[in-house]
Amino acid sequence: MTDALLWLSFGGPESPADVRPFLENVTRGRGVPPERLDEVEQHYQHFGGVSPINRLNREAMDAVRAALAAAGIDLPVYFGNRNWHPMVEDTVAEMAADGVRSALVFPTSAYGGYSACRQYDEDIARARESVGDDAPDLVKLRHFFDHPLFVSAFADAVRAAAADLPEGYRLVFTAHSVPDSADRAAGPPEEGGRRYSRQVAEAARLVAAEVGADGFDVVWQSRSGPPRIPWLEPDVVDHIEALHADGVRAVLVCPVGFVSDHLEVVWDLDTEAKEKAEELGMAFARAATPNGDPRFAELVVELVREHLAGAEARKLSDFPVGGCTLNGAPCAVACCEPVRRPAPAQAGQGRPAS
Ligand SMILES: CC1=C(CCC(=O)O)c2cc3nc(cc4[nH]c(cc5[nH]c(cc1n2)c(C)c5CCC(=O)O)c(CCC(=O)O)c4C)C(CCC(=O)O)=C3C
Ligand SMILES: [Fe+2]
Repeated sequence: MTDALLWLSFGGPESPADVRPFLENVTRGRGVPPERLDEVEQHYQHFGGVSPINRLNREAMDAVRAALAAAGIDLPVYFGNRNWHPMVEDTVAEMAADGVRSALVFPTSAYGGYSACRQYDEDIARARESVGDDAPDLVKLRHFFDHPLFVSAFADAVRAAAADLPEGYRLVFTAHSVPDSADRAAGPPEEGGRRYSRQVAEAARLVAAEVGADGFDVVWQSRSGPPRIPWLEPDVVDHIEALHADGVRAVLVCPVGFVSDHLEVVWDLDTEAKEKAEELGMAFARAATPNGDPRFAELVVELVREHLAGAEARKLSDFPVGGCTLNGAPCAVACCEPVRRPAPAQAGQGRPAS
């Protein structure tokens, strides 16, 4: 019996006064230098202290409610976040009070890895523990980076963005960088198929194949943490410089690592990467994220149906199906063990503005 769907996301500030406490929630115990937090705070304050992420999630949830109703699936949809209100602990308490005994959980990340998957498992476990004996069973839905609806929404977005560019543009996929050590720890040790960086590269390959691109690159963005810790590289802004040096004059950036135009997209890509391209005299376009595409709601309904009907997973890659677990259990034994966090950096070691 499934009584509800829980939409589980990252969360973001909705007023200037929310920004610092939000950032402190995100980075607690993670060794992110205070200089980096000051810099990121400015990105949020640049947009009036409001991240678009909660609004975009609410819009997507409304589309999912309509799509569920159209499919004849009667499930209320609840909204909970890891880092900002509505907090998942409060939402799960509300679900318990409403009599929900068992719910599916849609995490707003398509991928495996610690930050994109296991940390959402931790959120589920923490929320259930805070609610206690009445907490509903929570079944997290699977990774969907290789779902045909996810891939085709991005492929159409790339085609639309290409209309603004001259011939010969370079197609560049981006996703949030993570520490190399976290990426290596993703997935059971005996198989690399749940590794975040490999899944991102596979999603990029599938989108590029669908648009018939000649070539493409996979790069990373929004690096955090102390500079002495290695993270996935190259950074998108450095990569645009390297492309320019190679004679490329137009770039199409596709944020395949994200599902909505939240702050890391509107700041790191639409502001920083775009400014770098303009400074170099390169044409720049950014593909839309799938949040606003009707296929995104359909995708969620399909994942729900897969579960309710025990239907086979529709997927384009031959990577193993991952991410679907009960009550915050990890995907598999030793999958995405949280890596030991480095001690906080010394003052003055913060990385310069990126
Ligand atoms: C893999 C990944 C995703 C994709 C999967 C998913 O979508 O879940 C993602 C999404 C997001 N990341 C976001 C925001 C932030 N991420 C930070 C910091 C970090 N992200 C990391 C990874 C990821 N992050 C990591 C390894 C850190 C270092 C700290 C740590 O080890 O945990 C920080 C701290 C400041 C800084 O940037 O240093 C902020 C503010 C927002 C919301 C934006 C908005 O408000 O609109 C979203 C959707
Ligand atoms: Fe992040």
